[in-house]
Amino acid sequence: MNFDISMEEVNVTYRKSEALKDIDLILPAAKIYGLIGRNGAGKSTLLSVLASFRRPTSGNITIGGADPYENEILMSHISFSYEKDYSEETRSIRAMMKSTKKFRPYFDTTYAEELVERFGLPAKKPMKKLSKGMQSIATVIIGLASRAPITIFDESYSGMDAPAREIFYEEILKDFERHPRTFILSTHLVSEMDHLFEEVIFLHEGKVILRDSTDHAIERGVFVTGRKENVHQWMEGKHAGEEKRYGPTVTTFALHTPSQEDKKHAAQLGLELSSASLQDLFIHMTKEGPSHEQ
Ligand SMILES: Nc1ncnc2c1ncn2[C@@H]1O[C@H](COP(=O)(O)OP(=O)(O)OP(=O)(O)O)[C@@H](O)[C@H]1O
Repeated sequence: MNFDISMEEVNVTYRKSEALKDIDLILPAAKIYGLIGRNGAGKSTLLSVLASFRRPTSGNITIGGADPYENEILMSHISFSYEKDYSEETRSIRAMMKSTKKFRPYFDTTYAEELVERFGLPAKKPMKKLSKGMQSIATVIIGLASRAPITIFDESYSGMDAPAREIFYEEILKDFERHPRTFILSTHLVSEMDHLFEEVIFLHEGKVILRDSTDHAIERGVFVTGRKENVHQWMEGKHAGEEKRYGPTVTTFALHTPSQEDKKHAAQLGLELSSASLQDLFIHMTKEGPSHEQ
């Protein structure tokens, strides 16, 4: 089976609000994708249409060329983990593992038990009696051990503490190596997760404003430091971010990939160019309206 994902002109409208606007995305299988956006950007909406939890208002979604909506075989190959309400859940994680195994063809109980041990999760306690963070851990254990060819995590890990999130990131990378599959992780914890992503998608106000490999994406921005007038001269015609002053020196973010010519010019003006991180790029591209679309 082929698990390449294709979205064509996908729109989702809730009453009057447009949550997704003309989304065109092709996501080849077996990569780790980061879906990055601010609160309300549309991440959960995009993931829920991908996981066939809802139909788009218009547009097409196909997985391996087939419509996933109400497609039982395809659905059993897509795992969607999100922050669930377990306040009524009397089963333990062990009981949940047993029932998940029935509809997840690749569910690996041995791996799930290993994860329970590694995260230190009480395996016999009813889910409703676990702390919020522990409930999040249970959700990600089921998501990881399902080994679904398309595995989606919608910020299901945001309630976990930092050491637990670190284990989760390590497990994603380790298990991806053993069993390559498509992972899509939504987040705004960019700096802590950027090392996981092979490809990134920035979603802003319902639109995709960037889709690139992580390595290429970070080349789209640069910090320039030097004397104010020289920085301003170099920045002419480039999209500038916030300027920070340190005495006579300023540092400005430029949403710009410096060419050889730009680098030469910077050297002539005594300016220092330094790399930006994915988080810098995210902050600068999503600060204002979606005017930097590319
Ligand atoms: N069920 C709903 N009914 C009406 N509007 C909704 C509904 N779900 C989401 N929205 C709206 O759609 C937009 C996108 O919301 P969505 O939850 O997809 O964003 P998000 O990027 O996942 O946000 P967050 O990071 O805060 O969880 C928001 O403006 C939100 O208010």
